[in-house]
Amino acid sequence: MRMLAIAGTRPEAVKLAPVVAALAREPQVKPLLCLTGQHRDLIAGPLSFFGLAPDFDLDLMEPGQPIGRLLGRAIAAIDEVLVKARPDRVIVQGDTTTALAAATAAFHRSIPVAHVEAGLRTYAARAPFPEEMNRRAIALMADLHFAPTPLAKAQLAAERLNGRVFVTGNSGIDALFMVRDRLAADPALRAEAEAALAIPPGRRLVLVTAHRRESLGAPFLAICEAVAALAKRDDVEIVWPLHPNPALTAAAGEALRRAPNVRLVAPLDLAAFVHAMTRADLILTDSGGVQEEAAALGRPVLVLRDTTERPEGIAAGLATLVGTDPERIATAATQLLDAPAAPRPADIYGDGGAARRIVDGLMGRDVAAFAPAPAGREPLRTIG
Ligand SMILES: CC(=O)N[C@H]1[C@@H](OP(=O)(O)OP(=O)(O)OC[C@H]2O[C@@H](n3ccc(=O)[nH]c3=O)[C@H](O)[C@@H]2O)O[C@H](CO)[C@@H](O)[C@@H]1O
Repeated sequence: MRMLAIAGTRPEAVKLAPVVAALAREPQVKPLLCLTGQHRDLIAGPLSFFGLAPDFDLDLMEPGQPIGRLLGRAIAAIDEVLVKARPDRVIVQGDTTTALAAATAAFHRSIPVAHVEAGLRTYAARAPFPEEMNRRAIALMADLHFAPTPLAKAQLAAERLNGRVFVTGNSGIDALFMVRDRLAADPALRAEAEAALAIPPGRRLVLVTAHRRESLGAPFLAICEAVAALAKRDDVEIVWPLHPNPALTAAAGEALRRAPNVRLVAPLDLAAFVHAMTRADLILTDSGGVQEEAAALGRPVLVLRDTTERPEGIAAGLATLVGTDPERIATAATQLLDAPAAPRPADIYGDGGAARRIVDGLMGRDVAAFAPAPAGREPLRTIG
């Protein structure tokens, strides 16, 4: 059986890697991997970390390319791959333009589509943009829906979709645990990750990521303003790996150039970023994956958005939705920094067994559903 996984961005590579690796252990399956090149520079690291290499590499990114043009070119290019690769099934992950293009191309060739991380919703068509529309459209074309949580399954059930729904946990948590275990077992890798952070002794680490398309412009400047206000504390070191979007780098550079304890850095490789999250006293983010990973590591998170498709972390008290108002962000950050709590890792998004469940579902075997445990298991051993 030929199964073709299609990925374009860093989070898709991270979340599909455990699935492709688990598929490769199935004797009757030939796993194939196609990259569209949507985040070409960011995807190479996670793929090599998991020992994966693409069978097809489409290199579709053009500087400043409007998203609709990327979508059109990706559908056409993926259609050619489908003709060459003759897959029995296509696997897409999440909600990117690549995932929508791949599902659309496969659907129109009548090739069955499996959707990993199905059922996440904000029910706000433009938040996140265009991801909310992408994931809803993919759901209409898929016949296997791998929902990470019971809530995601319930949301899919309400949409009366075709096909079968399985609750698997998020495969991103499988990847996170693999990276965490590798860091724990490899002192040199850990030392390298710590050196990349270079936190002055006695300072607490605040880790920031922000790149959502709907935050570009005024909301992004407001986030910078909040970070500048937080940087007035002399007990924090703020590390902000910036997405390589020239508009973001220029705006953050301008707004934060006078704050000596704010370091705007290039995206960290996955091991360094996981190490940073493990060690962070506070995480500010608008990323989806980082919300999940922070919950699994028990690190406090402020979500820099007005809405989230991951309400489980908010309900468990592990994350707080603060929007992009600078005062609200700075106040919430101050509260968390002034009253530090012990790490509270929670298996709400996954337990590390998602890839196994997804492969069971792909192979037509019974799937033992993921049942999230509430927050509060024993803290993880601190790394480093
Ligand atoms: C809000 C939203 O719609 N987000 C979607 C977006 O991802 P998402 O918002 O998660 O994308 P990001 O670009 O933030 O990537 C997160 C991943 O990159 C890693 N990382 C981050 C910073 C860094 O410097 N180095 C590094 O390795 C993190 O550990 C994490 O694994 O596409 C994903 C894939 O379809 C979906 O699951 C998400 O729903």
